[in-house]
Amino acid sequence: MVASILVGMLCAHLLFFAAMFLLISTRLHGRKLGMDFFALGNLLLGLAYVLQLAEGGPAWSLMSVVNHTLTIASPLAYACGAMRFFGYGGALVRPLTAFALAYAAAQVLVQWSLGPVARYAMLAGVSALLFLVMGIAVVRGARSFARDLQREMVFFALLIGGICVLNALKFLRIVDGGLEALHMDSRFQLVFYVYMCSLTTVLPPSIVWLVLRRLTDELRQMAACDPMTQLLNRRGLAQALELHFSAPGAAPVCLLLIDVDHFKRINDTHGHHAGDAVLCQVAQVLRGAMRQGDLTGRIGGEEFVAICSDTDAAGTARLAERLRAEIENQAIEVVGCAAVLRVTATIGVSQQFGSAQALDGALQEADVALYRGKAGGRNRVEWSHARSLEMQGAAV
Ligand SMILES: Nc1nc2c(ncn2[C@@H]2O[C@H](COP(=O)(O)OP(=O)(O)OP(=O)(O)O)[C@@H](O)[C@H]2O)c(=O)[nH]1
Repeated sequence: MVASILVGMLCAHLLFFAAMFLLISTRLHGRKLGMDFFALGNLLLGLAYVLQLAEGGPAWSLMSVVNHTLTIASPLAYACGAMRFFGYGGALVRPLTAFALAYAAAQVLVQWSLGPVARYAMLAGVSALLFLVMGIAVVRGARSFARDLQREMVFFALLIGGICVLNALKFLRIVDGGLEALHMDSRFQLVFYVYMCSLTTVLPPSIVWLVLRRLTDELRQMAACDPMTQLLNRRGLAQALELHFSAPGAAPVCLLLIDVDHFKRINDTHGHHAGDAVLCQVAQVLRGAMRQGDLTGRIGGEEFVAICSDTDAAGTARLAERLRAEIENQAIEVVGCAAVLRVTATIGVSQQFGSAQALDGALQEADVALYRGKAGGRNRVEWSHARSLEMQGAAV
């Protein structure tokens, strides 16, 4: 009786959350983050438990074959959901269906050749194996594709580990004691159902949390990035600087303001799309030229920022000159343009500064220097401060 109530609760949990996952997946418009497969996993397992309630106990029937097949297919559906969540875009429905059909056929074979005990032992054994593989994948994922979700992965690994151990124990009990071990009201089965009930209570909000985290991370990323060049925008630069200076003993930084010369002409002569291509190419040059840990951003139409840390005056001078020269040497091909485009840039360099709050001041300094560079003929590097001559000297 207790077992039946627990299994009834399990069914209700699984089917309600299947509906909720499905609803969430339809709201995610195209990118479902695996929620459709999580819904499928819940639905399959929920239906399997409905069939188990209807059957009452171990039996050889079509219903039982379907029950076992659904039970085995559900963890695979969850695994497919996880793969989708982490960005795997390949086909999943066909392999899942093929595995389910193969498992149904295997059941018939095992039942006829080895008998019912072997078929039930196979269910527990294959389940334990599947959960073992999933647990290993989750642990490995915490160190690779899911490095940003390490704590969550450890939590999932523990939950999966529990169900793996219970299925392995169930396998041993069936091998040892036959189908008696599956009596719904036995102490082991009660523990099994209580664990499953806990799992179905804890897992859905955890999955929703993962989706929420992924979406908020993406939003934060979008709010900090320029959509065209994927460089940081002004907000992103400020945040990245705050992070840099929050580290103890963080090195001071120097800011380079890079402005493409006569950019308006490119737009006016070749069209806006050519202008966009030029901006993307300049962004590419910045990305390639800066060291890891330096910051690159686009803060206006044709205005870029590069922030380098841990570099002395001579190093900053060499970097600025290298950027200027690389931009000048780019041959930019644009779809619909017969000729390749060439551009130059003027660069204004700020003084070193040591806090995120000094960003605005550094931008103003670099802007003044940049203005001087434009007035002086463009395609040059100008320093904002009195030591400019000293730094220029270091550059050559
Ligand atoms: N294609 C494209 N053009 C942009 C974008 N944002 C701003 N612009 C254009 O960039 C041009 C900037 O022109 P100006 O500020 O006069 O600068 P400039 O022509 O580079 O002149 P100097 O800086 O003095 O050398 C304007 O025509 C803007 O319309 C963008 O995202 N894409």
